[in-house]
Amino acid sequence: MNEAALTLEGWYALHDFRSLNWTAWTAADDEERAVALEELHAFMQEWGPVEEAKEGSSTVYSIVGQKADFVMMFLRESLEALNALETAFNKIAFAQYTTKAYSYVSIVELSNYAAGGTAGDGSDPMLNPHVAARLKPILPQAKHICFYPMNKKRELADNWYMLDMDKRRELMHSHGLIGRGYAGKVKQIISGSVGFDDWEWGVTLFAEDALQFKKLVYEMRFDEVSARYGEFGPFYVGNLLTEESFEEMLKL
Ligand code: VOV
Repeated sequence: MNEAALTLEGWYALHDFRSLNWTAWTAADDEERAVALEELHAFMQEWGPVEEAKEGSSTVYSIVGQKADFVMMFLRESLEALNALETAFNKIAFAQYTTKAYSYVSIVELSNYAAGGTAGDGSDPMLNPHVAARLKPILPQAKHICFYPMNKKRELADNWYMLDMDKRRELMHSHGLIGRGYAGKVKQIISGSVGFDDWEWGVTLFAEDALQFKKLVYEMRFDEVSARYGEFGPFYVGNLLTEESFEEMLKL
């Protein structure tokens, strides 16, 4: 059998995409809307203490285009914690004015293609602060988010999983070099979803300048890992929502 890459896993991830039912929102009276906003506020207020306790991280972005209106991204210690969050959201009054648009379940992942990716010597990799920060990342309050799921191809001529480890490592090295050219411009969180969702990875990118998403993804398309082996799902792009800008978006 071919050698599998070793992976380290960190926080579980849920990308919860929702659409607003504007008809219901505009039909509600002022008091109903005020209750809904108050419950949304209380729901979001719980995110800070979780982050301070280093038990997860949360963020919310509006989505541009018709695929969804906003996405809540949650990182937590367990699938149970993610489940509890989506259920808690569904119970607040504000949820009655939303519909489910899309969701993605995965776990933040680091592979051993890059040197230092996994410890491999028996020591606890979480003791390495760089590894811990990658696997349990505090989500940046960057202006923009870009999310898409992807696979590595498994076709007869181009089968990523049939390449030997050295070849995959070489290809991933080239991938990493392109990525490093975007240091300080784009932050990536790669989460593995084999066995969890319909694609093999979730790619979440954060940037202050949304144009850098296009530059990075385009440049990677010419790199062999993406050009030959990458298969991509739908792209979602959006803008950071603070509690204030979220309320502003909902104001009639
Ligand atoms: C923003 C920059 C950036 C940087 C620096 C970067 C670097 C790296 C390194 C060093 C490594 C390997 C070690 C690890 O970390 O696991 C990876 C791993 C991975 N990547 Fe990446 N990637 C970036 C960005 C980046 C993008 C934009 C994409 C989407 C591809 C595209 O064409 O749209 C991507 C995908 C992935 C995936 C799916 C994996 C896992 C592949 C696997 O087979 O296991 N990635 N990536």
